Amino acid sequence: MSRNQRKSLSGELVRSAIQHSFIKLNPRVMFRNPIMFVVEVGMIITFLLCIWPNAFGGESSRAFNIVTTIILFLTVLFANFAEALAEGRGKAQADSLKQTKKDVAARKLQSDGTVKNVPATDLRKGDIVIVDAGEMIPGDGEVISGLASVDESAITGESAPVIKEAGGDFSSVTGGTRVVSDSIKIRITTDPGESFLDRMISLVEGAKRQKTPNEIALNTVLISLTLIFLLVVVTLPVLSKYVHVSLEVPILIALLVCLIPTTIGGLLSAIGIAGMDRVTQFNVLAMSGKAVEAAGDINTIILDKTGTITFGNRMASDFVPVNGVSIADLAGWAALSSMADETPEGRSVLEYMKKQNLVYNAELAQGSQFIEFKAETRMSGTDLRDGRQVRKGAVDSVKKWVLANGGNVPSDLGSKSDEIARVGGTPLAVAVDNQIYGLIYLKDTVKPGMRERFEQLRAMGIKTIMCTGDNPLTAATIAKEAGVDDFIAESKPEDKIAVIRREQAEGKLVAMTGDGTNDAPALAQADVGLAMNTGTIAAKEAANMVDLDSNPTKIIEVVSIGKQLLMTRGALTTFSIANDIAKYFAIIPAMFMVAIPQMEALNIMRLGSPTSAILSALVFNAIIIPLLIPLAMKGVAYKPMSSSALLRRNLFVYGLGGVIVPFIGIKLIDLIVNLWV
Ligand SMILES: Nc1ncnc2c1ncn2[C@@H]1O[C@H](COP(=O)(O)OP(=O)(O)OP(=O)(O)O)[C@@H](O)[C@H]1O
Ligand SMILES: [K+]
Ligand SMILES: [Mg+2]
Repeated sequence: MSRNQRKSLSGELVRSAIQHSFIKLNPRVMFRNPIMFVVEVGMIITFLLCIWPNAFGGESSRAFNIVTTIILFLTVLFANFAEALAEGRGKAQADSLKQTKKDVAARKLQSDGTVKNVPATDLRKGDIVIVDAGEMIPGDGEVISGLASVDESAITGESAPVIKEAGGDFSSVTGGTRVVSDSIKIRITTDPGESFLDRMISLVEGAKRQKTPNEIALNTVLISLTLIFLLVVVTLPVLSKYVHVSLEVPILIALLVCLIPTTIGGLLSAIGIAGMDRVTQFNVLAMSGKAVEAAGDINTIILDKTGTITFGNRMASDFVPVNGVSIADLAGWAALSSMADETPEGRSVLEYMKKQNLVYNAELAQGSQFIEFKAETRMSGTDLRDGRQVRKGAVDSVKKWVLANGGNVPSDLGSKSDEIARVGGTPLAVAVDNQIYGLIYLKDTVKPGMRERFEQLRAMGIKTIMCTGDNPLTAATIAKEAGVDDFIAESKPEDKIAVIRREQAEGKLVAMTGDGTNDAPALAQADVGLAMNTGTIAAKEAANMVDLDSNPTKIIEVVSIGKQLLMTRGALTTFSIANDIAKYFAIIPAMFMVAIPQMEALNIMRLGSPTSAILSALVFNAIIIPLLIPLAMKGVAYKPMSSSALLRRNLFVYGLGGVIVPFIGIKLIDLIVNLWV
């Protein structure tokens, strides 16, 4: 769904949120939020006291009871509204996603080679379907043959079509997206109900939303606080008997509601839902709220170089022969090693040759065996029919291979490859059997603005480590240019896991981005694993977040949103508890002033009357919830800085604010109340 569509729903959203605020009044639903449940029970008691003012033997005023009941009712309603509003955004998005899912037909390939029309909902793992231009892709899968451009806007909101093709990193397709040109054959990879779209719908719908460990911990603290205040308020009448003050039940209920943390209790779940929603609006799907929170606590981010820090369209841009070999000879072998290499690097070698009008003997490759590029070997190539082996790859790997074949290393290889590495390029050595012919210069550029982004992360106290399969010199150059804190060169896929484990062993939380099948274990090991939507299914399943735009640097935004979520929760908790101080000064003197004139010393707020003091505190306690809804939904303003600096700043702003604001607020309400009375 587009961002505009989301906005235009806002009127409808508010209407539906109001409706749900009433539905949530059901005590069985309310019970899930114990703090507001206490308020609801209080409201029921004051309501009964409106009917029978003397039910508890005292002589409470019916008018006071009616007003109190109304205020308590609004308090509960406001809290419900906050939650319903936060939930509504996800529901609206889910509805529009469900539209995407409706009635898709699929053309399934039968075992006898014929094609049969079936509803998409009948497709199972392993089924093969054919999708032509203009048709909707009926389920998640992998392209097994063909190439097509696909419009994924239904899911990503991005209107530019993307190319999907068999083999490699761009083979995964998502059900509900549309083929705009050409035709592809797809192997379905999910059973009904488990597709990406299904998972996305249940996610944004909040159907599977569980409270996160952080949320549960905070809730436990808030509930304990509520119980303590409940105990205090219940024992108060006993104590007050000694000073010959009789406290009416409605006044005790008003006191209790003012003292328990209703502000944060009412906003807590809205803060969590809104945090998830902010991540979704950034086109990132978080599989759980826990993942978003973990992002807020990240200490270390592991990034790969190619495609994350650099543009990643590494292109051959020069041939550098060694040991007096001719360019034509080197180019010929480079081409033979790349003829079947489907990686962008491999293809770029042949493209470069075409541009330079360089030719090679393609016949030599007939009947040869292709050696696929692997991150483990860091080489690719061809075994010719005549027995000769042609390879290209990382310089140190090719060197080792040639030495093992009984060859030796040309004296000018080191200096020439260092020259390429020193400008940030990737040198690939080209060899046949025991002879190295020269180097291919793969050029790549650091994305603009990287340095600033890493500076921001440093300011947040987050360490960045670049993990690359490339050689140490290239890695050092790129690391310096981009401004990452540390780098690991010549790393194999398992090295990424090792780095993550090492950091985790030091008690740190680690985030990483990736897209390949070989990234999957590391994505699963990381506390926050962000997979690219273009990536392989294995990577997406291992990760706990998927970026629909496939922009690996988005991990930085995700971390910011996570931090903002944690901060918002902390800030509003601080604010809520600090509020109590002002309420003490408003209510306690009012309750005892008649019997104990010395209490007058505490009456620093000079409120109109004991009744108006209590009602003003209660009104303030209610309206602060809707007033803080925008803050809870949008999150508190956030500037990158270290956690301890943030904590100090927040304690100052929200702690002090939480003390001062209610003093002013209650005083103002009291003045207004006394104008009427
Ligand atoms: N198609 C290819 N054929 C031969 N060698 C290659 C090919 N592609 C890359 N290499 C070499 O293998 C090395 C490792 O590649 P790998 O994809 O594991 O890491 P990388 O792309 O350099 O770094 P990153 O981990 O940042 O993506 C590369 O640095 C390069 O030297
Ligand atoms: K309160
Ligand atoms: Mg790579």
